[in-house]
Amino acid sequence: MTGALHPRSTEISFLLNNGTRMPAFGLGTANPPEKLAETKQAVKAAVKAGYRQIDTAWAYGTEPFVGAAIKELIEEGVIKREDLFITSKVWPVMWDEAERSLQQTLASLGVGYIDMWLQHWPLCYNKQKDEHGVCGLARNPEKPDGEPDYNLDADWIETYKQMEKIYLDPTDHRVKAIGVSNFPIEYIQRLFKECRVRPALNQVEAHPRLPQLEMMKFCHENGMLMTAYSPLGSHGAPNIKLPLVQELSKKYDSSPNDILTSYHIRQGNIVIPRSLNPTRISSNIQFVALSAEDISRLNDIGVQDPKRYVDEKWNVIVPGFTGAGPAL
Ligand SMILES: NC(=O)C1=CN([C@@H]2O[C@H](COP(=O)(O)OP(=O)(O)OC[C@H]3O[C@@H](n4cnc5c(N)ncnc54)[C@H](OP(=O)(O)O)[C@@H]3O)[C@@H](O)[C@H]2O)C=CC1
Ligand SMILES: O=C1O[C@H](CO)[C@@H](O)[C@@H]1O
Repeated sequence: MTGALHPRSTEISFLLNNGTRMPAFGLGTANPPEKLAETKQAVKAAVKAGYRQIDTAWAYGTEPFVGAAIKELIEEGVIKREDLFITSKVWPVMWDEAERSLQQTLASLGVGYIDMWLQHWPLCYNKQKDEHGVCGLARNPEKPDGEPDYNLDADWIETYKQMEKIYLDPTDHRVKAIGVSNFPIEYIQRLFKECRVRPALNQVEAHPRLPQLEMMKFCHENGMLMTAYSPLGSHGAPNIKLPLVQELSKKYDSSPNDILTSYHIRQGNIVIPRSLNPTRISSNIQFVALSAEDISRLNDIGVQDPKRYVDEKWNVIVPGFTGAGPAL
């Protein structure tokens, strides 16, 4: 069976726990620092190809370029603001300033609201000035000895509480849904006990080398979605070289990229591949109806031989991360 019999990945959406819908497939924008400005053409190519979800973050430095693309797309009559689903995130240096983070995000994007707002990581950093950082602050502050400059007196739950206060304010329409990212299960369980709003989703690294089966089950059993980041294995897209992915792309007459994104959608997860290449952006949107057996074979890769690609020295404070060094 080929994907041609099915809707495109860009046409599929899932229901959130607040009753709204989220496109299952979106464009990631955590682009390399030297290529931030290229984000604008990537977003324009994506939206023209049918993408309706854009994933960005306060910390990426890409929000102004996402915003510039949206402005032109609206001016050109390609879309209206309400046709798009925009996700942004609060970075741990802004752990106690969710309101300021939101204001900066909305100003950079040039929009009046975002559709999904995530707590990027469950950790708190101290603020250090850095003119080359994000909005004048070091993104990953370090102490003189080179260790991460965490604020160990702070509680990461403060960020979520500030976010839910904004979300719950009936006079405030700037955030349509809230959620989390890089949260272990036990941290989400703490949110269930101590907060009023159940996160709409948890955005985590997921792909055949890291299938996140336990997290997926937990999210789906608790009325949450899971978003898969780094579906291709991040920089250099190592997952496209996995022999089974190559085999399945031939079997389904598709591309390895489409196998790796359909793998998530088929399991009920959101997926947000990144590319700056307009040809890849517009061609890799075919949904492949992978069989249950092939999904299971893909999951087995990571069950047997797990690999986390986004595992940096500063995230070791979060259970499950090893701080193994920079992402590939
Ligand atoms: N919440 C969080 O903490 C995190 C969230 N994310 C989000 O998830 C998104 C996706 O994850 P990300 O880590 O960026 O990586 P992906 O797994 O999406 O891989 C992106 C890389 O794959 C390359 N690529 C794509 N297709 C091919 C191909 N056919 N052949 C060779 N290279 C290819 C791209 O290069 P090219 O541009 O040349 O196509 C790019 O360098 C991010 O952009 C971000 O929005 C990511 C990490 C952490
Ligand atoms: O969202 C994110 O992207 C980078 C890696 O690409 C990571 O540091 C952060 O969580």
